[in-house]
Amino acid sequence: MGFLERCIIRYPLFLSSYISIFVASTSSLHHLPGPWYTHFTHLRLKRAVVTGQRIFYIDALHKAHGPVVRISPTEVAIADLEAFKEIHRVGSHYLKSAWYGKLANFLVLGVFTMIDPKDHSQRRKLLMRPFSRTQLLEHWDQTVKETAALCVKKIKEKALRGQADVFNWWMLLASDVSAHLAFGESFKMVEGGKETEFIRVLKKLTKGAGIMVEMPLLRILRYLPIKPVQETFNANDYIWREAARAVEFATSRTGEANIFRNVIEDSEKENTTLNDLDVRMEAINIIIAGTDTTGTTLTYLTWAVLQRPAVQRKLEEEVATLLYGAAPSSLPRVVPKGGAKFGPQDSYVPGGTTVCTKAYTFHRDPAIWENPLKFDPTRFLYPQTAEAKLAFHPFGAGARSCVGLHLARMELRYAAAMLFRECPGLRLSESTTEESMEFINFFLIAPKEHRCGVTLQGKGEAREGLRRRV
Ligand code: HEM
Repeated sequence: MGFLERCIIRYPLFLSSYISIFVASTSSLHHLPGPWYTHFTHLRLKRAVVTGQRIFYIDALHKAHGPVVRISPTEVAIADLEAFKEIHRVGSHYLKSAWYGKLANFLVLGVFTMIDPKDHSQRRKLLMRPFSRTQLLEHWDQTVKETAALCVKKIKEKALRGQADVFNWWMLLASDVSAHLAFGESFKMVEGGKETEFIRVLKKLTKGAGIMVEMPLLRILRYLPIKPVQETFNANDYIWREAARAVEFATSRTGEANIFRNVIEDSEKENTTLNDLDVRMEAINIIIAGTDTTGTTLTYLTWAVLQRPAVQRKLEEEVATLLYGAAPSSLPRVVPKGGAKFGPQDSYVPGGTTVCTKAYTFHRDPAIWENPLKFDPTRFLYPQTAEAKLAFHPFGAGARSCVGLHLARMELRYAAAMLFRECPGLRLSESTTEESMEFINFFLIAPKEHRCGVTLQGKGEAREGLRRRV
C-alpha cells in the first residue's frame, strides 16, 4: 500500500477514533455509566422512542447500569427514589425541559408547556379550581355519570351481539367528557359511536407532533399535498380555529357553561391574564391530556380484571392501576445551574442536563413493592410504606402533577363500577390476548393493536388460558 493510500484509508479511521475518544472523555456526562454509544449519539434512544419502546429500553439500561444512567450525550435517566423526590418536589428548581413546548407547538404556551414557575403557578391555580373534587361533584358529576352509563349500555349491546372493543368505547367516553368540560357541549361521540372530525384530526396531530419532536426534519412533510400527511404534520391551524368554540361558550352567557366561564371571571378578579388565545390553548390541553390517559387506563383496568374471574366477582370501588398507569414514561426536567448529585454513588450531573424519571421503573421495583408484577387489587387497601407512597405516582408529582386527577378518578370509578354491574359474565374475546395487549409507549401507553375486545356471548365459558397472572 502506497503512502497516499495509507493516508486515505488510515487517517480518516485514525481521525474518527481520535475524535470519538476525545468526545467521550471530555463530554460532561463521560463519568456516568451507560452504553458506549450514548457518549456520541441520540440515535439509539430516538429509535426506541419512535418505535414505542422508550420505557422498556431505558428500564433495561437501568438493570444493566444502575439507577443513574447516561441515555444520550445530553440526557440522564434516574431511577433513584431520593433523586425523584428532589426533582419533582413542590418548589423544585428542576424545570420542565423544552421538549414539552416542541410536543405541543401552538401559538401560546399553556399549563402543560409553561416553563417559567411564576407563569405556570398562576395558570395552574386558575385551572385547579374547576378540577377540584368539590367543584367537579357540584357541576360535572351528573354529566360524567350519564356519559359513563350510556357508554356501558353501548358496550353491553355490542358485547351481547358479538364483540365490543372497549379501547374504542373508553376513548370515546373520555373525549366526550373532556370536550364537554372544555367546550361546553358534548361531542356526542359515545351516542354516535364514532369520533368527530376534530378529535380524529387532533389525535393524528398529536401523533405527528410526537414524531417531529424526535425527527424535526420531518416537518418538511407538511408541504406534501396529501390529506392524511397534512393532518398528521400540519393540522395546527385547523385545531386552533376549532378551539375558538371554547371561547364562544365561555363568553356567550347563553347555553351550557364550560369550565372557562368561571375561570375567566376568577382571572379578572385576580388580575391575571387569560385571553382568548389562552382559553383556546387550555381547551386543547384538557382534551389531549384527558382523553388517551383515561381511555387507556380504563382499557387496562378492564383487561386486568377480566383475566381474573375471582377479582371480577369481588371488584370494589377502589381501582388499582399500579402496573397500567397510562403515563408511566420519562418526565424530562432540566438540572439547575451548579449541577446535582444523584444515586447511591453520588454521581454528579452538570447543570443544563436533561434528567428523566419514569413511573414505569419505580412501579416495578421489587425493592419497593412485594411481587411488583402481580396485579393485586387489594394492594392499596393496606397501609403503604413511606417508600411505596413516594414511589407511586401514576399522576406525576409536585407542582406539575396532573390537574385532571379528580376528573380521571371520577370517570374511572363510574365507568368501571357500571361496567361490572351491568355486564356480569363479561369476558375477553378470543382475539384479545397477552400479545395483543402488550403495550407500546410514546408519551403515553396503549395496547399495541389499539383494541381490547370483550364479549357477553356464550356467557359462563371460562377462558382458562387467560387466568394466569401478569
Ligand atoms: C388516568 C388518567 C390520567 C393520567 C394517568 C394522567 C397522568 C398525568 C401525568 C403523569 C402528568 C404529569 C406530566 C409531566 O410531569 O410531564 C399529568 C399532567 C397533566 N394532566 Fe393528567 N392524567 C390523567 C388524566 C387527566 C385528565 C382527565 C385531564 C383533564 C383535565 C388531565 C390534565 C392534565 C394537565 C393539564 C397536566 C399538566 C399539569 C401541569 O404541568 O401543571 N389529565 N397527567
